[in-house]
Amino acid sequence: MNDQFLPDIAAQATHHDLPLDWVGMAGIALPIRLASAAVTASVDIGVSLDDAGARGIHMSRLYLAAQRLVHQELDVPAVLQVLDDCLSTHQALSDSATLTLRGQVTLERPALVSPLTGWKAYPFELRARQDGRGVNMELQVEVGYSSTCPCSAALARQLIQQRFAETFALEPLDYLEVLDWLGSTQGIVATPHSQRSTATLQLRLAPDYTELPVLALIDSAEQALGTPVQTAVKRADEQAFALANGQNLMFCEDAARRLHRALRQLPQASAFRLKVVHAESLHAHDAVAESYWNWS
Ligand SMILES: Nc1nc2c(ncn2[C@@H]2O[C@H](COP(=O)(O)OP(=O)(O)OP(=O)(O)O)[C@@H](O)[C@H]2O)c(=O)[nH]1
Repeated sequence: MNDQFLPDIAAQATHHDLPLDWVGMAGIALPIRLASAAVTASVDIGVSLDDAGARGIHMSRLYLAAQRLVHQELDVPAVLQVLDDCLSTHQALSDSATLTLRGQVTLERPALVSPLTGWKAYPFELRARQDGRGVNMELQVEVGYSSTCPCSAALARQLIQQRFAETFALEPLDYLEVLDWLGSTQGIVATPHSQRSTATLQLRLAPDYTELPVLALIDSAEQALGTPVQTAVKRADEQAFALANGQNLMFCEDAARRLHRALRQLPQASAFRLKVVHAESLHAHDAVAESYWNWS
């Protein structure tokens, strides 16, 4: 049937006479590429409805604008084009457009010692907005890591020292006996607690960059943290991880400060906020720290 015979409710006027801040669609499934990897993103796309008397926006035009991204590498020009399409197809109706994509980018990561590699998923979110003041784009990535409590490590070391004093105080030290003792659970009587932890990093993108700095952000965060969670692990990798953790004790405050310094080095960031959550095994609640730079 010809479109002109179909009722077009959105084109009607409304007697409510009230503009709306955001109207659009949430949760559109879209196959895209990010950091050269295939990703199924969940997309929210919308515009403001500034014409107070218009009944509705044109959902199909927004949907078609988002389709531009299918199977394409997600970058700044592609996102700007979608926002432009949203506004140009809603002239006289809308002054602002927003696009949000969420998903997980899956990257191949090497083991610490063995020649194995494995895959690690990093949740991301890209939020973009265009209005009369210009464009604002924010990239958020989550990075998982291990944190070992420095206080717990010190308390464990003290217990080991005490046990050593109790065991060997009265006898001359015998090298082999001490070596054997060190390799036993009677010797190393206590271990510090570690936790799987998450850093959520939110960058406001500086102008003049076309690529989304997904890899740069993840790599600099993992380097700063020192003990990212692993993928494929043989015993040699696990031992290397134990050593790395033992040499990398951190409170959530330490992790937040390290990340703050690392993100300050990224030229693609004009502002950022970060949050670390240490899902403590000592207690049933989390230890959390946040840090902002230039954020408003
Ligand atoms: N505005 C609006 N549209 C909705 C809603 N729920 C479903 N739709 C439907 O979204 C479909 C697409 O809307 P439009 O983009 O205006 O479709 P169209 O009139 O064929 O397309 P154009 O000719 O480009 O305007 C319509 O069939 C609407 O009924 C809603 O809550 N608001």
